[in-house]
Amino acid sequence: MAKLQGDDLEKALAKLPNWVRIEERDGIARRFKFSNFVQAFGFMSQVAILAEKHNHHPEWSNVYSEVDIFLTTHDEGGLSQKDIDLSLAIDRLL
Ligand SMILES: C[C@H](O)[C@H](O)[C@H]1CNC2=NC(N)=NC(=O)C2=N1
Repeated sequence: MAKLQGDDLEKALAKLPNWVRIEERDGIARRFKFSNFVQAFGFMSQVAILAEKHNHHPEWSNVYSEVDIFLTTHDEGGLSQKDIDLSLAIDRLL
């Protein structure tokens, strides 16, 4: 799946107001805050299932009740529709 650029990229990002563009790594990121570790880990389990379904996998980290997710398409060296689809699906879990 090709890298998203120009207008296509702007339109896609407009649907993801809670994600920030990380220009240096051509990806998007979002921090998710929960009330405790169990909530955070439950969310990560749901994201793991989504990632497998989408065959697209996040770079992420967890510290106690917070989960940081970064998405880019390694195969394309940048943002693709796969990142947009997975981020929208992740947002829908909340
Ligand atoms: C072979 C396999 O389909 C690919 O390596 C997939 C798996 N998950 C992936 N996840 C992400 N984030 N980027 C990729 O390029 C990617 N490639």
